[in-house]
Amino acid sequence: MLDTQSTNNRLLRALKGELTETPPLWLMRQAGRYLPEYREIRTKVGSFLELCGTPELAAEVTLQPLRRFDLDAAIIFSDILIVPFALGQQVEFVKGEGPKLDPITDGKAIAKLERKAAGDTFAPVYEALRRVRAELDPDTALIGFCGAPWTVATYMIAGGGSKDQAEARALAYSDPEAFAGLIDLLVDVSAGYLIEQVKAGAQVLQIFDSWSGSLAEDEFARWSIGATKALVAKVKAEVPDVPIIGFPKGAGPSAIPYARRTGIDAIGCDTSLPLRFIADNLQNLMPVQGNLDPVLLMAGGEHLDRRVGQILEALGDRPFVFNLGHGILPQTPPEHVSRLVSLVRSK
Ligand SMILES: Cc1c2[nH]c(c1CCC(=O)O)Cc1[nH]c(c(CCC(=O)O)c1C)Cc1[nH]c(c(CCC(=O)O)c1C)Cc1[nH]c(c(C)c1CCC(=O)O)C2
Repeated sequence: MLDTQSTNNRLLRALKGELTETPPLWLMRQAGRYLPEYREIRTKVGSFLELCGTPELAAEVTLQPLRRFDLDAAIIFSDILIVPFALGQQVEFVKGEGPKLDPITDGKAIAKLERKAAGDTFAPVYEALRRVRAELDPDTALIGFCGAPWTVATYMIAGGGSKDQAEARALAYSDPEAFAGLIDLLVDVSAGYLIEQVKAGAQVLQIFDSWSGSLAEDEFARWSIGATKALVAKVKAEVPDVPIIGFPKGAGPSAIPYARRTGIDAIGCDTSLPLRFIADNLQNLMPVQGNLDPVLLMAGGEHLDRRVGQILEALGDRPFVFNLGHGILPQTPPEHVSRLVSLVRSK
């Protein structure tokens, strides 16, 4: 494990509550299809999962955005759906259609998931982390991640992306016991996965709860906040000093109890959260991260310049991590990312 205290990394400092001279900057999905050098590597392997499972290539793709842009962190190249894959579920990424899984529709299918350690599937991710850490500038942080149990469960149950996550919400209502069994399993496996990522070199962790926004109030409390709290507690018991960023996309005002109760160190804010709301209700609790519209980064121009200024103005005087409000879009011109970096750096 790395001694995170000794680095001078802006991201680590901001996540510990320090105000940095300029805010740290990284971008969700910063490695990927908007970069021609990624598309080039992508042609060398048959499938996306094969790319994630080949440490040399996964490490290379992780480092690509750092070679182009002055970013404060690398995020390991993998996917949140590696966890269901490790549990023995069939997972495929179909070009142009997104992920396809063999759907889990009832308690019987949940009970069949492999509860034994999923080490073999995760091993290449750990190896990629070690390779990236060895090559990365000491002042650049390395981020590990996983999906939140709720968000991963939505894909497992619907068999892919879904509208309003209705299948998973329905199962949670109709068979809460079986659904809780799936969530508990995901908490356990994801905790082990995050802890091992830290041992392999990750210095910061992010938990992506991309679909927390589809849950009603009580269900949000149980499946988003409750499951994340359990996951964070397990990770903190082993690696207490590693900061954890929670990203409850679409949570709206429920981001406040999420920040208060999950045990996370910083909160990722999606594009829909007003800057005033973030400053008054979240940044008073912990460092915040966000929330430029990825569509605006794709569009570029004066509007981009203006909005970056507004975000820095509203959030830049307290611990803050500049990021998008969701992942970068494949159609984004790389020059717009360069422009964004120079705007944030010249603050
Ligand atoms: C919901 C979710 C997924 N994956 C992820 C989330 C949470 C964040 C979010 O809400 O966007 C997280 C993720 N996925 C990927 C990363 C890599 C690291 C990085 O951020 O650079 C990360 C952090 C690579 C990827 N994951 C995927 C790609 C594209 C695969 C390809 O190259 O063909 C990449 C680069 C595939 C993927 N993976 C997923 C979907 C829905 C898709 C298909 C849609 C798409 O293609 O963007 C599930």
